[in-house]
Amino acid sequence: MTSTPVLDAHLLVDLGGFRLDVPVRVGAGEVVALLGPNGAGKTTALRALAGLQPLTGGHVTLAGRDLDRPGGRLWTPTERRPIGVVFQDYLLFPHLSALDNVAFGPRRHGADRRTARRRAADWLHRVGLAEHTRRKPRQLSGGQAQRVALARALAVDPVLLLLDEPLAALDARTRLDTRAELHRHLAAHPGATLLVTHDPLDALVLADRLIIIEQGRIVQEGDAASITGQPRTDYVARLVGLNLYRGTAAGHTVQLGSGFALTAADALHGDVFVAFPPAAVALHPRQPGGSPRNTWPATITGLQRHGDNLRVQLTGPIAAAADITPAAAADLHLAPGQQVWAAVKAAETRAYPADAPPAAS
Ligand SMILES: Nc1ncnc2c1ncn2[C@@H]1O[C@H](COP(=O)(O)OP(=O)(O)OP(=O)(O)O)[C@@H](O)[C@H]1O
Repeated sequence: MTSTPVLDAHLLVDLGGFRLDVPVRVGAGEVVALLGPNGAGKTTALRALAGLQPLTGGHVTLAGRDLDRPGGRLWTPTERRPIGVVFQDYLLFPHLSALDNVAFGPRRHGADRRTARRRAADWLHRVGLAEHTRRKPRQLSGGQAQRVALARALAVDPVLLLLDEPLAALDARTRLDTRAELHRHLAAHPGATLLVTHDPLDALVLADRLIIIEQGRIVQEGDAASITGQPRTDYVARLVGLNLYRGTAAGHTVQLGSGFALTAADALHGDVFVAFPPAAVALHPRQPGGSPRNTWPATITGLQRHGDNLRVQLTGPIAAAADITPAAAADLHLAPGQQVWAAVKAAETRAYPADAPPAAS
């Protein structure tokens, strides 16, 4: 991120049973994804930034100007914030043409009718909808409606662009094309962008940096490589498809809470995480001998297709997922309830300290 963030906010929102406490800074031209499971507080964060949910504490400062600071009794209504929002279901006006839907953005920000329509036509051209300016939302495909919503948000030259699950309403095929196209528009946007999503692929493709929240708090923050390389919670580990354990290391041996120990490639001391991918887990009918590695008896609890392979869920001294080929599954006659031996080479594990602060941006 650049040294002076365009968006500098500390979002404190108390909703009774739920409390959001999320500091967020986004630089000019930077795209940050706010990622988290259902109920983590993503929508609440986005609504607070958009001015649809007043803060109970903290502040929202955009380009050096305070928009919300409850301590200073300051609050700026939505229409006076230099912010463009693309809502999950786009919220296009059904009775207005694409052109008038987009012109609504600049109009609301004070542009006269002619200027607003000129800007709208320009933006519809930029998002590839010059031919569809007169169409009503119901005459547009999902992908086209998404582009109209994006054009409406960008047509106000927002200092901050907010996107709420921008691809969630699209089918898989349209999603792929629209994601690539959205990436181009976000890369060209000079302001700050905050994208709210629970889809890790959207976050990884579209964002420069990820902020992961769970239960209203940041659990991990950084670029894709630092997060996928060193997940710090079960949610993040599942997101990036890794088996993750926490334990106490003494050299290469990591003692897990369950009384089971793993041998890791990295020698560390103290509180650590150990992670390995499901593809590193081999399954055997009997305890394998030979090369030094981690082995444990496990029971199969589930089998699912996973790309070209099968993902096998295992319980035992540790819970784990293993990816194996259909041929290996057939050889082993795998079925739920079956006892097997699981094995992971120490060289395929990664250990890293658990007490390090979340990666700095
Ligand atoms: N008006 C409200 N009053 C009280 N609690 C609320 C209110 N709105 C939301 N919540 C609670 O706040 C928490 C966060 O909700 P939020 O919608 O921000 O999560 P989210 O991360 O966007 O989830 P999802 O991915 O399901 O949309 C939830 O537990 C929700 O039930």
